[in-house]
Amino acid sequence: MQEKQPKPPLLLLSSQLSLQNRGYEVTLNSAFLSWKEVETRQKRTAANIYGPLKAAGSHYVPVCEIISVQETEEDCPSTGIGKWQKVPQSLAESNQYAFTVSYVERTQKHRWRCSEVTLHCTDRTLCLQWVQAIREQLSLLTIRPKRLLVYINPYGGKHRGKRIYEQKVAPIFSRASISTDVIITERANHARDHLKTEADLKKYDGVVCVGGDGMFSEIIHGLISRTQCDSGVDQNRADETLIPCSLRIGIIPAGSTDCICYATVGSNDPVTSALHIVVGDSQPMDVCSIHHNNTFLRYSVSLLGYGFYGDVLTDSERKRWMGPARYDISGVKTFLSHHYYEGTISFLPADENVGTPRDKLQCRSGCNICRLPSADKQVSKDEESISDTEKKGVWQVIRGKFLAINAACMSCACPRSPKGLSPAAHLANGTADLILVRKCSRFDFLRHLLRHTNKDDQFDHPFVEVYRVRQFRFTPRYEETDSELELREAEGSGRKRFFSQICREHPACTCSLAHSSWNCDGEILPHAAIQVRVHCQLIKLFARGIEEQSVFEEPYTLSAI
Ligand SMILES: CCCCCCCCCCCCC/C=C/[C@@H](O)[C@H](COP(=O)(O)O)NC(C)=O
Ligand SMILES: Nc1ncnc2c1ncn2[C@@H]1O[C@H](COP(=O)(O)OP(=O)(O)O)[C@@H](O)[C@H]1O
Ligand SMILES: [Ca+2]
Repeated sequence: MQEKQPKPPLLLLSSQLSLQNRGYEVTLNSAFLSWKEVETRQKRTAANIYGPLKAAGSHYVPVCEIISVQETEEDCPSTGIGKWQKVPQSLAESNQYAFTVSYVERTQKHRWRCSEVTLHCTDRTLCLQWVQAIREQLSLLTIRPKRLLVYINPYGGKHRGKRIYEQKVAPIFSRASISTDVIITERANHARDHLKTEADLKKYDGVVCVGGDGMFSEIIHGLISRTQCDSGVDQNRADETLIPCSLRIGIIPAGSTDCICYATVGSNDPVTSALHIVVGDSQPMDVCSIHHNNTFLRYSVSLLGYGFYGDVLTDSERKRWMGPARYDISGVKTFLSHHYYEGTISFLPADENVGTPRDKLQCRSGCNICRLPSADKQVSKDEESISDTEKKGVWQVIRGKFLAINAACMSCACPRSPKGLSPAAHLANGTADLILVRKCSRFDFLRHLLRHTNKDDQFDHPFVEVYRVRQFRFTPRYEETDSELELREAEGSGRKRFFSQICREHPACTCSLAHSSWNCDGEILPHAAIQVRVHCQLIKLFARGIEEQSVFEEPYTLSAI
């Protein structure tokens, strides 16, 4: 969400202050704080001696990226340290009053840092005037959270959640005057149950989870269920329009994959995430609901994968003690086992106005596709953004033998796969990308998998299909009704029917009737036959989507030459 700012920005305060014993023209308007070095006679002379004249640097910090301002206590005035530049006597002696502004600084790979500038004033009244003026501007940013409920999974990833929070995040929250209630979880589903039934949510402006995708999943289950319960919406009905959650969620990455954080922020760096929370970012996000015969099973925001990713997860759960490396070991093992699964997928394709999975354009901060007028409304977004043709329900049906069936509600970019499972998927367009990988050779499957880690197109294989969908259903062959099977087996030979019969009675068999499980954001689902529906913008994160490269190439710190 954008802050409303008057145009042109209103000049609020302008003074000559000093920074590292040099004079600066410091200006605050309703949009920016800026400081620009004032050229001194000495500098001009020195520059003439030592080389070409370099004009002074200008720095601009948008007010919405200022974290805090405080009066700086200094015992004695700072002294000049410049080698050739003599500090004017008056500046050095009289600038013992100072204030420090902390602000967001962009570094490489979408990372943010907390930077500081300390400006010295000639008298205390001026110093306090500056502190007050900046604080007043910050108080107008009502989108910023003041009270947060924090859940820490001490066992996520490399078991560093608690330390990451205490050392890197809590100091930033405290500097930004954000108060927190912190709960360190004692068991799986502790955070979910607390949010669902106990937490006094009115007290908070947001919920923060410190952990991985599994922990985030707990938080959304708690929040979504609570919101539906409070509004009398029955989650078990697959056709219900769900009520969006009002509290924003912040993710401090401390898990194994951290794909939800990586795909919404562009990095899995705890400090960056903390700063996105402090500035009060807001990124809406689609959520899939998963049902089995009108019974609600789970919600998913990242990967919903049957076959390969389901099997990787099932195997990796036994290796939790290994930490994040478990996915690599189980990945290799599952790849070598090369199981395929037979079943039927039916899906409701989305209109092309929400993009296609083969688009070159990716979902980025301020994405136009996610901002389509129909997706703007606060309620019933999923219903209203569906066009007439989609409403008519032209379902497509695909039968086959698959190595993997994946649904990605967003790109699923993560450090392991920087462009993700579906690079063109959108965070908030009300659709998921359904990726079908048909039975192929081990060599071909390996080529497909490896393309997730480089720039090549992982969908550009004859055995891979990808569709942008609003809903889909899957039925594994062994669960298809007798009439469906009989119809299909009538098409095949009697011999095939005989073996199918045997396999159905021996589910451990590794042929086409073997079972897999769904990997739902890193949790194993108990059912193979599921129906899935995307709910447009059901939740909001303290994030802004991945910023375009140009945004973090120093747009505001202009070192003028
Ligand atoms: C043989 C070479 C294989 C390279 C394959 C690279 C493909 C990587 C695609 C990764 C997509 C990850 C989607 C994220 C899923 C998470 O929700 C889930 C749970 O993450 P968590 O453990 O909670 O952090 N992680 C996994 C691996 O299932
Ligand atoms: N205190 C706890 N003890 C054990 N398990 C927990 C605890 N808190 C959360 N969990 C569970 O741990 C699982 C993994 O958490 P997550 O933070 O996603 O780490 P990872 O990314 O390493 O899988 C989640 O399913 C979550 O429900
Ligand atoms: Ca989406």
